[in-house]
Amino acid sequence: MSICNLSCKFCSCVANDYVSAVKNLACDILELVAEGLRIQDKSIFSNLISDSQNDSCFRINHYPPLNAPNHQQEFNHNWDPSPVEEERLHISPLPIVGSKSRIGFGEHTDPQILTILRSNDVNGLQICSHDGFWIPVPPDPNEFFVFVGDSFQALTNGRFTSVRHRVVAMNSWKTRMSMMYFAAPALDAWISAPPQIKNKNIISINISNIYRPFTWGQFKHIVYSLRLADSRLDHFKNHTQ
Ligand SMILES: O=C(O)CCC(=O)C(=O)O
Ligand SMILES: [Fe+2]
Repeated sequence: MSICNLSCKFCSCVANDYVSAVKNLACDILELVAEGLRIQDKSIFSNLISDSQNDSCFRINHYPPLNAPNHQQEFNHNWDPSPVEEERLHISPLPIVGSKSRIGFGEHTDPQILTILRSNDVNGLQICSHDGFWIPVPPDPNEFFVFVGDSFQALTNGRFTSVRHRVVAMNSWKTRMSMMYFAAPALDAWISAPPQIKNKNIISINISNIYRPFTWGQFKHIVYSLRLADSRLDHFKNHTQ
């Protein structure tokens, strides 16, 4: 049965069930990380997203195929945002990468704590390696892909680093669909690495925090005032080191 034939109520139940399942998954991952970092309160990170005021969100992305002749119009329409839309998303016109592919979602890091992504079997997702190479992520509809977000980089004092990624439309006749759960804290929640991470000097940089404390609301404000590809966390770097 196509999803369009299902009643809206049923769709929203399915979406709510999915979101609550991936939220639990995100909490489990965050608790395992806290344990791994030997933080006594293993809920220290997961509490941020289980808070009733959490600002997490769920998005479904649809990337029309690049080559299907009947879809060329649709592609141009959907993938080339109007100047107004460009302004809103802080993106520049979509660049062409090579002769047979095109950027579908520009490079960026996710600002939240964690992203849980699931896609269909159509490729396009790429992550950026430390040395600046774009590495394709093979799609697998049976797997979850977990991205560390900027907020988690700050919460772990740089132990975990957010991953720069993008979506490139390949020479494909198939539509890529993906769905993301972005786990975020409440707007007034403070994002600051717990003392255990600072004092144990796990990272080689002295005792200090790499980032000054900020609220998720303050970070979100910066995120929306900059361009998609900018390194938004740099605005909160401590300059005292
Ligand atoms: O659609 C995808 O596969 C990734 C999209 C993405 O990175 C995002 O929505 O933040
Ligand atoms: Fe993303």
